[in-house]
Amino acid sequence: MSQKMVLGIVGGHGWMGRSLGIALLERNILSADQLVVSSRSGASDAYCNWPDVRCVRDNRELAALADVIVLSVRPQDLAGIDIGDAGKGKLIISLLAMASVKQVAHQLGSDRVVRAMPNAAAKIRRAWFPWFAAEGVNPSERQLVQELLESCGMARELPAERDIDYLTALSGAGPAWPALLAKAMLEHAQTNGIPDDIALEAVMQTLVGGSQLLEHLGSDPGDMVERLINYDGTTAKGLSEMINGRLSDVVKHGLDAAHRAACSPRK
Ligand SMILES: NC(=O)C1=CN([C@@H]2O[C@H](COP(=O)(O)OP(=O)(O)OC[C@H]3O[C@@H](n4cnc5c(N)ncnc54)[C@H](OP(=O)(O)O)[C@@H]3O)[C@@H](O)[C@H]2O)C=CC1
Ligand SMILES: O=C(O)[C@@H]1CCC=N1
Repeated sequence: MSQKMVLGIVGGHGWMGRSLGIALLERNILSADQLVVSSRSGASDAYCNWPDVRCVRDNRELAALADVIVLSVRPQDLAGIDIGDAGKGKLIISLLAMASVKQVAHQLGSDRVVRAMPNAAAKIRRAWFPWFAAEGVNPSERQLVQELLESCGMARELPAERDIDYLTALSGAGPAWPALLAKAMLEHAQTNGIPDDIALEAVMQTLVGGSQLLEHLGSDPGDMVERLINYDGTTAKGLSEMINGRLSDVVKHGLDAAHRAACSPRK
């Protein structure tokens, strides 16, 4: 990474902003003096290990210091973002759900906009971080975006903006889906008299181990389902009941609702 490049994160103390900022620092992709973060309420202790990180309240000051600006406020706060003339024309990387390239470009005064979609696993650098770049973003800037976002896990450029809207539901919200499954499994184990600590350990190790096995196999998850149905043991009984109960439809309806929400305010 260029020693001269300064990154500004608007909302850099928040959940996603700090996950990205800290990943970039811990991975030595940026040095502390290359990072500026803003929030309305002032500095938090997020960057206390890096005293050279500049924390500001004024986004126009951030924009004047930064070469590249990450926007990491909640969607409802977009309308209040003012980066002034200093930010005009700069490369903007928006992490916002429900805000189109057009809306971000209009609010920030730059048509060099990338939309990227993290997820909560960015905190442990296991996010899957898809992104879409508007036409005005050149190849070297696209490479820079890929390098910055990879600090949080795996990043991938997408061919169409509508894919970001869809993936906001699938992967952006994604850590919530196994959390809901884990909650249901935990409640079931507790109802069956398993002590809380053992139930939690069992659920977590099963979901983590099962996911890692799928990743390791690299095959269609449906193959594993079919294999276990064909095995015709206890798993097959459970799978059949869940399939007949239309678990797949319930999941798809949930993803549809999240997708509609991700698209709804777009202009
Ligand atoms: N959390 C998640 O799992 C995911 C979030 N996203 C997207 O990431 C974005 C950020 O979400 P998240 O990190 O969860 O939100 P948070 O609420 O945790 O963080 C937002 C931050 O923005 C700051 N902020 C708000 N307005 C301003 C302003 N005008 N100037 C400077 N800072 C400001 C807030 O601080 P203060 O109030 O002090 O100003 C806060 O620290 C959202 O748009 C969301 O859609 C995408 C995928 C997953
Ligand atoms: O729930 C949300 O709106 C944010 C965006 C995607 C995931 N979390």
